[in-house]
Amino acid sequence: MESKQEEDNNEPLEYVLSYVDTVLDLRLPEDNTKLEEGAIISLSSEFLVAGADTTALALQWIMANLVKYPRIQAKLFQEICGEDLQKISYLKAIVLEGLRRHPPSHLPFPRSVIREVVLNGYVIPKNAMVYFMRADIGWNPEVWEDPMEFRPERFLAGEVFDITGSREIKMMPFGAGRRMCPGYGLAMLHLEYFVANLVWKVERRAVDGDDIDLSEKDLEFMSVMKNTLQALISPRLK
Ligand code: HEM
Repeated sequence: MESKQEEDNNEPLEYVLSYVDTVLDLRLPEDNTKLEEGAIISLSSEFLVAGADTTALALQWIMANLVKYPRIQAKLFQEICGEDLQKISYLKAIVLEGLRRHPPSHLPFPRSVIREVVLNGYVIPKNAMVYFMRADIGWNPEVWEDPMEFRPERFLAGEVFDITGSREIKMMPFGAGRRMCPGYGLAMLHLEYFVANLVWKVERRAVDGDDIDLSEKDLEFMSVMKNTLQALISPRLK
């Protein structure tokens, strides 16, 4: 587990600081010692687990909605043709709507209260455990019109949506605050890249008679489709 800066033939490589390198260099603030191997392995595997299934599931839910709603898929295809990916606002809207409607990591993680507070008339005592219902926050009918509908257009009106919730929390697929997902920028980039390329290269249609079931499997750690997406694919001709 040592950082590798030169190839075997001693040709210098362009140095890229990897996550593992940062963990190897980390010093504990209490006594300035390095992390033990077990802690390094745990942090590294957490990084892989947290980043792989989440993004793959988000992609699957988004593609399922694009197959279910061919109008949205066609509109996205029109926008992708000849446009710079960074500029396509409908693509970003589709990814955000996918994360709002189907947040892959839907189970709440506990937080402990560091001082007594009163919230909506309820006393929350110090050291109590509180859970934020991450998915339900994005489905609040007082905030979102017809929240269970997949409607990317809702993200097109108004300002650029702040997914970090630093000003106002309307949904929190990546959590919020100081323990918010550190990979959210990478995840958004991956999702936009994959959704755009999958729609650009291939058209997907529902198998005859299948209206695409968007229900979830019960009691899963992540939000998993009850019936895996199946679609007919045809390459788009140039
Ligand atoms: C669509 C994709 C993703 C979703 C929906 C997602 C969601 C989340 C959520 C909800 C949390 C918990 C935040 C909290 O405790 O409040 C989290 C934590 C975390 N995520 Fe992600 N994540 C995604 C992708 C990624 C990627 C790509 C990486 C890394 C490459 C990553 C690394 C992590 C790590 C290391 C944590 C733990 C942070 C901590 O405990 O301080 N995630 N993620």
